[in-house]
Amino acid sequence: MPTLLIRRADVLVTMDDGRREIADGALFARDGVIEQVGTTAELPQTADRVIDMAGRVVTPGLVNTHHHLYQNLTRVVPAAQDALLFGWLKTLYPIWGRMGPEHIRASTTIGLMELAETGCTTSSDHLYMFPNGARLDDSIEAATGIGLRFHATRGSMSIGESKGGLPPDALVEDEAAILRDCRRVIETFHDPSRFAMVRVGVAPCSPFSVSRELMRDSAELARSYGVGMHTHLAENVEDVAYSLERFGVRPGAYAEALGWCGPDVWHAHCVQLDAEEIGLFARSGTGVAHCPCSNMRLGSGVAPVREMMAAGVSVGLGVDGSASNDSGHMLAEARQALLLQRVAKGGAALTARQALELATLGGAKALGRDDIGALAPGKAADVSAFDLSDVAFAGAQWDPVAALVFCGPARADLTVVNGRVVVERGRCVTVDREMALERHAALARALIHDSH
Ligand SMILES: Nc1nc2[nH]c(O)nc2c(=O)[nH]1
Repeated sequence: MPTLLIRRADVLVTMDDGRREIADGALFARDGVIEQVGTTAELPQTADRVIDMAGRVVTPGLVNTHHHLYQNLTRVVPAAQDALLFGWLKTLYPIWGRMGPEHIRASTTIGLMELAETGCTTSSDHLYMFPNGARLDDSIEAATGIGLRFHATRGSMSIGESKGGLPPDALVEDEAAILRDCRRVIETFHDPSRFAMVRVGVAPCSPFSVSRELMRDSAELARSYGVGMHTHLAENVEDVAYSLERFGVRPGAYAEALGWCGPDVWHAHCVQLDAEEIGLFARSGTGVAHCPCSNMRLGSGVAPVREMMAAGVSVGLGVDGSASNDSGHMLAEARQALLLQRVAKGGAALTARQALELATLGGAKALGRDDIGALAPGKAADVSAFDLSDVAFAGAQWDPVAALVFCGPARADLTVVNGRVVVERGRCVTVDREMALERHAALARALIHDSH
């Protein structure tokens, strides 16, 4: 039962029920679970591993609720730099279609390393195409190697261009095969227990790439196993127009009719939700992954986050795939969430502490977890620390907690997942970092070469 003591933090942000911020803060964990939180003087003075966090702000590990990790092999593709969602997808589908198992493993390793080195301890991933023998297993194995808590969602596309969908026919799968593979990966990998490191969710890609039947059957299957459900919804006006034209209803009604509302569901984006849909999500406990950088990058609009929060919707933050961000940095996402709400709704729309809450506790709730997102007894020892001597924080001693969101965005000095150090002095220490970067670069170069 190894013990861990993190002590002498300038401020320890708990996100506990009282939202305490403890000066000279400390945390004591045993076997990956927090036992005590308080001042350094109040806690045990020794442990198997003692980490001195003087000069740091310590926070709950950041929780990323939406990603497409494979997309980090296709950052800043010139032809997709300036397109809206549908044009962007149509440009990138053929490149993504050339990937295989090795691409999934390499991109998952690099994407999670990037997240870990910026303070994220739990990430969701939405893998929705499986070309050339790729499987969800590839991403889960890579995530296990890095040591981040991982919500792998088994995505799917079944309606290709010839049937009125957006993706090329070559990238869609047979619906019976999709459902069979969903069962297989849930039965193989899903861990429902508290402090689980791997959970599996069911995630048909979007209304314009799967059938109504697959949406409905996926929901039934997910509920029969008690796993989470995830998809893209109401991302931009083209997405809403597709829903109205093809299904005769707005995205919220479409989701509700097919069983896609409830506390076990979190939808990505929701930029174009109207007041009625926000009410539906609040009543049903449906969660939202807000992805401000991607929404700006793809010109999708400003999600009604202020209104969702006021209505009581569970909102978390997601970095989205690195082809539409093109970064994977949760504090950058929190910063953009704050700035974007203020552009739309004025200076009081979102505070730094609210943005930090979306990035921690909000994400945990959206993923249906009450064991992460806060530093309190009985929660997982998922911890991030940011070094206040970084130039990004120079002069920000006025309010180091707000500085995490207003300044920077800073990289993490320390990231601990389940009591295990994953990032130390800013570097991921669980895998061979340089080798992983070299392998990823070689795969990206080959994709570029084959595109010319
Ligand atoms: N931002 C994104 N939106 C999407 N919709 C869809 O069907 N796929 C995507 C995607 O990869 N990113």
